[in-house]
Amino acid sequence: MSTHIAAQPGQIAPRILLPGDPLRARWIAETFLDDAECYSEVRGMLGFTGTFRGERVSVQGTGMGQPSASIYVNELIDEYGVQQLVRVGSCGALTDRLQVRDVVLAMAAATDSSMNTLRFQGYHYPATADFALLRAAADAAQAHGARHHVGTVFSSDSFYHSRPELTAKVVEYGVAAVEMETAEIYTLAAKARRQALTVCTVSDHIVTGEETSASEREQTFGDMVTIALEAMLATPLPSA
Ligand SMILES: O=P(O)(O)O[C@H]1O[C@H](CO)[C@@H](O)[C@H]1O
Ligand SMILES: O=c1cc[nH]c(=O)[nH]1
Repeated sequence: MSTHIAAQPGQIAPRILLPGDPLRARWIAETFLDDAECYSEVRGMLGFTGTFRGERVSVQGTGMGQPSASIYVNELIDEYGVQQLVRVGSCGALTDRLQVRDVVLAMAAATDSSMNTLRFQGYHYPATADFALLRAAADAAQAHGARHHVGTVFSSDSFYHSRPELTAKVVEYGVAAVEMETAEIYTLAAKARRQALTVCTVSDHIVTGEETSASEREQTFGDMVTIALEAMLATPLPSA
């Protein structure tokens, strides 16, 4: 096992979904995977492996924010050899081009996080999705007729912003939605030459104030999960 994940070597599949919420991990395993087995309950951050259309797939909760997600992604890459990482999260819409329950495919992630500030010492790193996964997800979203947008998200260290004018500044430059993990996941995957993508569902609208409930956030984001799973299976693994 690694420090924060109780799996034995080989128990985690090369393809993995990464919801922030561990209860969403359980819901995904129970709803979308066949023969799913829980491999870790450390700190309640549940992880499962099963199959989707005959291919092994895992799903691991990452917690909220880049420091927490970073712990899981580091261990999944370094100690379990995962190759394809697809975050399935909720996000807040920052523009009236998006509606609640729309799917957002994150082509890139801006961030206010000190994780990349410290890592790059003042250089501004472009955290970007894997193109093959992104294209496959756009194809899957189109095939399912899901309202979706390909664009840039803002991976913020804050859910409650003390300086909303700074978020308004990134919106001026086209950022469509806010969430809290993607920049770190894309950066770690790029360094390790792995494939990463974020597929988010708009859970609330910062402009209109519309929201979904906590149980909807946990359980009703099925389009996002189907799109993520189909994109993974349609994309050859980097090591293949
Ligand atoms: O729904 P998840 O995947 O947790 O993602 C979003 O929700 C949390 C905040 O409520 C943050 O983790 C944010 O990124
Ligand atoms: O507004 C929101 C919604 C989901 N996740 C966030 O980080 N912000």
